[in-house]
Amino acid sequence: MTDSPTSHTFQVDLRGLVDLLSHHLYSSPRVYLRELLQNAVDANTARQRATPGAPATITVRTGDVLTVTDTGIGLTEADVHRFLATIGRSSKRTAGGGIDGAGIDADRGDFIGQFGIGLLACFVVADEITVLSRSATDPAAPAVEWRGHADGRYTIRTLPASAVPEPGTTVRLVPRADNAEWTEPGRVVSLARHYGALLPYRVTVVDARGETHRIDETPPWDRPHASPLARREALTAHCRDLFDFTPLDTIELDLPAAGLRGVAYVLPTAVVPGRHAGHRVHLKGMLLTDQAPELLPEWAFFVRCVIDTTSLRPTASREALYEDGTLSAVRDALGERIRDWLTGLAARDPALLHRFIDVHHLAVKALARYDDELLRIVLPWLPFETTDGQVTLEVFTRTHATVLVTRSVEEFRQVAPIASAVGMGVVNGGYTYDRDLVHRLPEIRPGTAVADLDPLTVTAHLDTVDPAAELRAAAFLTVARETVGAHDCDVVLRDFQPVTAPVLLIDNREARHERTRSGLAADSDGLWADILGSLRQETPPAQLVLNHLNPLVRQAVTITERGLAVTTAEALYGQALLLSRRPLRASENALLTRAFTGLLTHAMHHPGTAAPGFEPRKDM
Ligand SMILES: Nc1ncnc2c1ncn2[C@@H]1O[C@H](COP(=O)(O)OP(=O)(O)OP(=O)(O)O)[C@@H](O)[C@H]1O
Repeated sequence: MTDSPTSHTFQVDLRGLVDLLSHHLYSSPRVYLRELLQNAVDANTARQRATPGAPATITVRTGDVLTVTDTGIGLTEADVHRFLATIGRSSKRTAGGGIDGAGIDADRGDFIGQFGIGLLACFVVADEITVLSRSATDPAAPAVEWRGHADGRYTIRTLPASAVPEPGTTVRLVPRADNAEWTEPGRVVSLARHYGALLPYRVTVVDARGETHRIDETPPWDRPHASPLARREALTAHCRDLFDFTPLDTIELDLPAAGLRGVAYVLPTAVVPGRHAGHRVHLKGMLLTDQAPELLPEWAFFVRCVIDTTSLRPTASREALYEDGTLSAVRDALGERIRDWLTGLAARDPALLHRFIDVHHLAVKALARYDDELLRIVLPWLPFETTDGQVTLEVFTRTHATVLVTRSVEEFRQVAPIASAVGMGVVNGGYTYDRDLVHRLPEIRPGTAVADLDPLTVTAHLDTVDPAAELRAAAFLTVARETVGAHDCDVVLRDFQPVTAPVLLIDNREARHERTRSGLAADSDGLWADILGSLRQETPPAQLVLNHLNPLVRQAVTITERGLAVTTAEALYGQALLLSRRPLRASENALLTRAFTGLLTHAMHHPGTAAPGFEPRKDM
């Protein structure tokens, strides 16, 4: 026979819980003041609902003890047992999360609190909390005093109603020495401003000398202004105060369905994409966080927002936004609003759009990739690096029927001088977003042709040299092909502009990958070599193009001495590698050293020659 199970109740070690909150949930002890203000606001809200027009103030007094007094709904003795003495129980929701008939009788939507743990934050700065309260719902009920200790003990006593002349609640803390900095009067004023500046009730902090500091202020977007210009100036000044920058423009945000008001300030300087500005989010007036990147879509990194909303939910730490469907809908709607501002700017204030794009073209390019409408509007202003310099596609397509675009910055660097000399129009597609955007150009401007630039097509634009000159250079070219061929690179002789460019390395990413693969395969054995071998691709080798118009090359191709021809071919290849500005492989570094040493040695053995060994043959 087995004993019937006995029922027990979990015990909670309050010290452990406070430790958990202070070290793992909240980012700083300072949140104690936010929790006290929040409870006072909720209590005032509840009383306003019951008795519109009743007093609704919050007073914080600093000194050896800290008190927060509200004129809110108050608590009866039963409420105290039910809500204050039970961790995790809140009068602002029922067990099911809905409306609680007792205590504060209202739906959660009006209140900031919901979790029933906020008061515990006070134990981070004090060992004892006293709550003295008189209920507004039952004026005849005695006043009640609850005294809670950080070790979990609490006492309750009732006092005659006259001991607390008006309904409302005063919470009293005796600051603990180790965290006294957070309750010091100056700090309390700044914390109250930080969290409570937009609260909907009058909030004052009275310091030990009796001086009063008014905390609440009307949100800047709710203040009346004489004219739109005055409003804009006031918002600009607000941005300077709050974020310490003068915005390029201000975008007012208003989403009635989400109970959201606020402003997005356009940053006056470029930001690194991905480094998101922290937005300031107030929930029913109370500051939730000043670091909420998740409020806006990623592309909107050129604005910084401050908003107040009734609809978003906080996480339990109350320091971040809870990611849910509402947040994602709000994010989309705010993104839409910012996009509208940008598309409207072209018609409203082209000069400002110009300034904006100067600073934020990267952000606009990111956005325009997904937005035809925007791309069509901003395209005339978007700058690209091209063979005609830094110009817009609009200007570029006036002179180039076909827009060629490179895959990388380094490809552009290699071909740009030659391409522009032969009249080809090339856009550097190596920067983030640029290649994608250039390829979308025909959708927006039908009739424009866009193609990726294959470096090998550049050679087609280079003039072949006179057959007699080719013949005279044949001996040198044979040696050069053997030497440079060891690096999977062919050598050709062409005439091209500019004359000052002796060499051009025609190379592309696929060819380079193939060289890396074959290099690895040659150094490996067994399975790995088989795998690399099976990846072999038929890619054209790189090409070293020697410019026969260049005086140095003209002399070089006449070299007959084999040793010097090898060194010269390596030196020319080395120079082409350096001009391509791509990272060099170990074998290429070795080649450069060898060529340099070879030329130096030759120069020392032939002192007095301007260009070592480059004595033109008599028959040239
Ligand atoms: N100033 C006050 N006036 C009236 N009731 C209060 C006051 N402060 C606290 N209470 C009561 O104590 C309960 C617990 O407060 P606590 O701050 O721990 O949690 P909460 O505000 O309900 O939720 P959250 O953890 O989200 O802040 C409240 O739900 C409320 O009933």
